[in-house]
Amino acid sequence: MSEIILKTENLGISFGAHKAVSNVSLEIEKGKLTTILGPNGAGKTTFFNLISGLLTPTTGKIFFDGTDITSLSPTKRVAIGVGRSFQLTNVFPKLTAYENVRLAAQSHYKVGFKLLTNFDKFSNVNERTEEILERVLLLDRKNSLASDLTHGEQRKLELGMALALDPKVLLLDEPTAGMAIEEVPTMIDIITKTHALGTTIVLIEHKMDMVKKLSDRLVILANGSVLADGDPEAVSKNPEVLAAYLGGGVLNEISS
Ligand SMILES: Nc1ncnc2c1ncn2[C@@H]1O[C@H](COP(=O)(O)OP(=O)(O)OP(=O)(O)O)[C@@H](O)[C@H]1O
Repeated sequence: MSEIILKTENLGISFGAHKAVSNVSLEIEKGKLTTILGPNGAGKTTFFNLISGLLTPTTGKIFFDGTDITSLSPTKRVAIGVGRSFQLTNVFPKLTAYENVRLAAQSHYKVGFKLLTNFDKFSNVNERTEEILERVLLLDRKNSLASDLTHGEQRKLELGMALALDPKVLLLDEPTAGMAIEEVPTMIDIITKTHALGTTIVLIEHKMDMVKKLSDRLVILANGSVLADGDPEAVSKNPEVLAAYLGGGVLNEISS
């Protein structure tokens, strides 16, 4: 049994009478890529919001590396290694690609405004920024304003900003959503390389071919609860899972 880096215990949240996430108990193994799939409104993004601390659970607990982080602020969660990229792009449009990543790297190295007294750290930050831009295939676009990047490049930049914080667990919410089809393979490549470098990844994704190619494990959420969990190939053929998708009109997508 491998080491568990992230664990939820009976995690749940209600919005009024609606249980968006209900009693989710999951153990995420270190170094693995786990994909969460589910129909629209299943609670996937809400689950990520609970893990990253943007929402406070109504029930249950969250453990990171064995420590209860349920009451920790989102900023502290990032500092201990819970990284996140969002479904919608979250970059600073008036800064260059380089400046966006450098800001994230600066906060990781805790370089504040006293750059001159932190000269060694400052050169580390610059090196780290270049290295991250290379990893997300944006080195040749480093001087472009984020607002001038394509949507796909902005998603890569956002991933770069999350990587600059050196996360131990990276939560990726539909990283290829809205991307031009020809940009998808490069994003898959970046995720594959990040995983190969040892980062634990939890991915929300709808593209079934991508899910099967990348994932060590597939978890299906439906109506806020775990419906199936296990080997991606087996889970995608599970009759209960196929039935859950009948109403969502994506049966062909999941069984292909
Ligand atoms: N802040 C909120 N207040 C009220 N209801 C919410 C809130 N956030 C989410 N919900 C509801 O909780 C349910 C789960 O939403 P969530 O966005 O987590 O689903 P999802 O699985 O990520 O869906 P999608 O694939 O469409 O992104 C939905 O019914 C949604 O309307």
